[in-house]
Amino acid sequence: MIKPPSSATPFLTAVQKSASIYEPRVLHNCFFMCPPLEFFNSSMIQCLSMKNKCIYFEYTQGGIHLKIAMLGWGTVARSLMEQIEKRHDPELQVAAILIRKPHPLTHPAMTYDYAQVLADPQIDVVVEMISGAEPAWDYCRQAMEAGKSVVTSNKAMVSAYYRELVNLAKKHQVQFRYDASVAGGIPWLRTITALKATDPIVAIEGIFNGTTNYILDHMERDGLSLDEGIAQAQRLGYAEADPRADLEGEDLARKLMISAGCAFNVLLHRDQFSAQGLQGLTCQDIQAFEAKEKRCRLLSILKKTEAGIQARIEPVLLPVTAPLAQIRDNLNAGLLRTASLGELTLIGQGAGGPPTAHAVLTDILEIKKKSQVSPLPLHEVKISEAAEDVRYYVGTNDQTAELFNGVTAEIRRSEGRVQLWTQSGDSRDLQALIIQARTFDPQLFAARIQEEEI
Ligand SMILES: NC(=O)C1=CN([C@@H]2O[C@H](COP(=O)(O)OP(=O)(O)OC[C@H]3O[C@@H](n4cnc5c(N)ncnc54)[C@H](OP(=O)(O)O)[C@@H]3O)[C@@H](O)[C@H]2O)C=CC1
Ligand SMILES: N[C@@H](CC=O)C(=O)O
Repeated sequence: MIKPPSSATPFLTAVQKSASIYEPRVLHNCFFMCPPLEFFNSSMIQCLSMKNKCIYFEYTQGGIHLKIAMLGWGTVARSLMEQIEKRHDPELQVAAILIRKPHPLTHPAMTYDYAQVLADPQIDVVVEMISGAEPAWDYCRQAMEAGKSVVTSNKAMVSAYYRELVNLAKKHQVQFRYDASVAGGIPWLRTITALKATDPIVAIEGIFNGTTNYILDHMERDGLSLDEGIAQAQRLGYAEADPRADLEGEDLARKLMISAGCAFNVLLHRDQFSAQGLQGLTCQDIQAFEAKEKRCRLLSILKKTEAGIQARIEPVLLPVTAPLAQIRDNLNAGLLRTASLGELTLIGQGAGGPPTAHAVLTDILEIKKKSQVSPLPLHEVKISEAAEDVRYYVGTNDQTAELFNGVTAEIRRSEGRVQLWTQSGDSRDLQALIIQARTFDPQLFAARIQEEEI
């Protein structure tokens, strides 16, 4: 004979508490005879036991507050999955993981079929973590058209389709969140958005590529070559699928365009500013910097001026004591200058699976909390043509060095490499000369010399 529980009140309280969280459907209700969990063959089962009574709950869809689909199964996506699993949050479910062939379907949620993801009305958010602007843009567009919010870490896609993404989100009344697309785990765009609500941003400056910072730091500290540095950054999950994007400054260009949109509400086009990277940098160049008590960092600069926006990306030689010269490994350092707050610097891991997944998860949880984002109007922008007085370091071959004869202040030779330090001159003229010289020597490396500490 089945007996009722000896004390019904606490048991019912526990059931109600559980129900308020999970809205469970009672799957099996029994006294004394408790089937093993494997009996139900599902991970979405919870057993609530009280004295001699057991109830098995199956979490119904109504109880899961957010169902997501992940696109991609690379460094960031796998870290995201680990972080979601560690949370044991029954309200957040990964309902689909889109992968491409020939990867085998190794997780029950994996699929090759994006149409199935789009057609599932239970999926609220598409979390896009694949490489390259295409087909990511198509996937995100279709997701928003199907009424799903989009979270992405893909800066190639955001920078290429920024305005379209913002407009689509507005049109379909869904959320578009992309905090992970700049500065990895640092809450960079989130901070810009919060600050600018009360205090206009006037300048952004700093280190925003973990791969190249890791390479520079380890060329200095361990004497690695550029190629060895790239290989290590790839192994650590910092580099892009095509690491030339990191090395040649394109990844930084994408991040600058996104930061400009977020900070200044402007649509910065790629042909409006120059981006130089680390191509051609050698161990002899690093030794020449050390001899002058300088360290090289790849800096992004974005400033609002009366003459328009100043935007550039280039290697800069900083005094060894400068704060940005202390930034090691894959760290990023983003400096924000606002009208009344002055300067604020955020330093943290700018690349790698765990920090980037952390930023993606934060965006997902914001959507789950139902916090809203205001649509971002993006206006066309005028670029400042103003010149500055600057000096450059140039590492090149003998023949190409001759092009700099009229502007060279100091010249040395090391193992077949000419190392020259220019006189101070008009930035536009020196930059044009460097671009011309690079057509003769693709292995030429140039860096602006920063006289004061930043
Ligand atoms: N790693 C990092 O530190 C950071 C990365 N990001 C960005 O996040 C995104 C993911 O980066 P990460 O995980 O490192 O990159 P990975 O190269 O490790 O992974 C990319 C994933 O995208 C998949 N993919 C690529 N093209 C397609 C396609 N056409 N259809 C379906 N899947 C595709 C790849 O599949 P396959 O294995 O078959 O090639 C792979 O699973 C990128 O956009 C990157 O720029 C942003 C901030 C930091
Ligand atoms: N390849 C990028 C990854 C993060 O954005 C970097 O190294 O910064």
